[in-house]
Amino acid sequence: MKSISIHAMSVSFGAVQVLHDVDLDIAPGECFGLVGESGSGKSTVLRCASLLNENWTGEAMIDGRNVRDMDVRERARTLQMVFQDPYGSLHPRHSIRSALAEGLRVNGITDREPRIAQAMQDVGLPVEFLDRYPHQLSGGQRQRVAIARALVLEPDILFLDEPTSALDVSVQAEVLNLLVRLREEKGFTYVMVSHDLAVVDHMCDRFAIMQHGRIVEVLPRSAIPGNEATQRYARELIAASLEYERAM
Ligand SMILES: Nc1ncnc2c1ncn2[C@@H]1O[C@H](COP(=O)(O)OP(=O)(O)OP(=O)(O)O)[C@@H](O)[C@H]1O
Repeated sequence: MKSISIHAMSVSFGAVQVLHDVDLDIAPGECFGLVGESGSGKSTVLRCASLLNENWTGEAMIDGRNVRDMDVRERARTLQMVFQDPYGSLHPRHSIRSALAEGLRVNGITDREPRIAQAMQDVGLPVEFLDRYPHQLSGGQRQRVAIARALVLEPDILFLDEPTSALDVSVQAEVLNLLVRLREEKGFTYVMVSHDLAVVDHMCDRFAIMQHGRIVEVLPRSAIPGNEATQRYARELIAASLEYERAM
C-alpha cells in the first residue's frame, strides 16, 4: 500500500490561477475524497499529481518518491486513472481485448493474456466480452472495462474522477461496491473526485472540501452526519447535501 503526499501544488491556465498551494497527505490504503463546486479544481489536482498535466509547481510524492522522478512506465505501474465517461475514454473501434492490451503493450508487459483474464474476473465481467466493442456493452459494463483497463497494470493507486456519475443510480451502487471490494482485496489507495457527498460517505475514510482552487477543510467521513465542519463554506456544503438527502 502506498501513501500520497502533495505539497504546495499550484497551477495556472494562462492568467488564471486555478490551484493555490494545495497540500494533501493521504495514507497508504486510504480512500480519500475530493469534493467541492464545479470548477473548484478537483480534477486538476488528479491531472497534475498523475502528470497528465505537467505544468504546475509544487511536489507530489508517492511513498516518498517524487512522481517527476518516475519514468512513464513506473508511473503507469504505480498510478492509474479512471474517468467519469467510459464511452469517451474507450476507442469505439477497438475491442475490449485490445483496450486492455494496449496499456500492457505500451508499458512493455508481456504476460498479457493472464493479466487481462484476471482483470475481467476482478471486475465481474465474462471473458467472452473481450471480443465485444464498447457500444455492445451497457454503461455499467463499460465502466467495469475502464476499471479493468486500470487493473491490468497492477497499480498501487487509483485516481477516480467521478467514476459513477455518468451511470444510472442503480448501476452506480454496483460499481461503487465493486470499487470498495477491489480496495479491500488489493490494498489500493484511492483518491476520488465526487460532487456527491453520499458517495463520499459510502466510500471514503476522509475527504477534502475545495473552493476556488484551495483546500477549505479536510474531514473524516464521520463528520458528515452531524455536520462537524469548522469552516463556514464546508459547513454550508455539507448542510446543503444533508438537506437534499432528506428531501429525496
Ligand atoms: N486545460 C485547461 N485549460 C484552461 N482552463 C482549465 C483547463 N483545465 C481546467 N481548467 C479550469 O480550471 C478550473 C478547475 O477545473 P477542474 O476541472 O479541476 O474543476 P472541478 O472541480 O474538477 O470541476 P467539475 O466538478 O466541474 O469537474 C476551471 O475553472 C476550469 O475551467
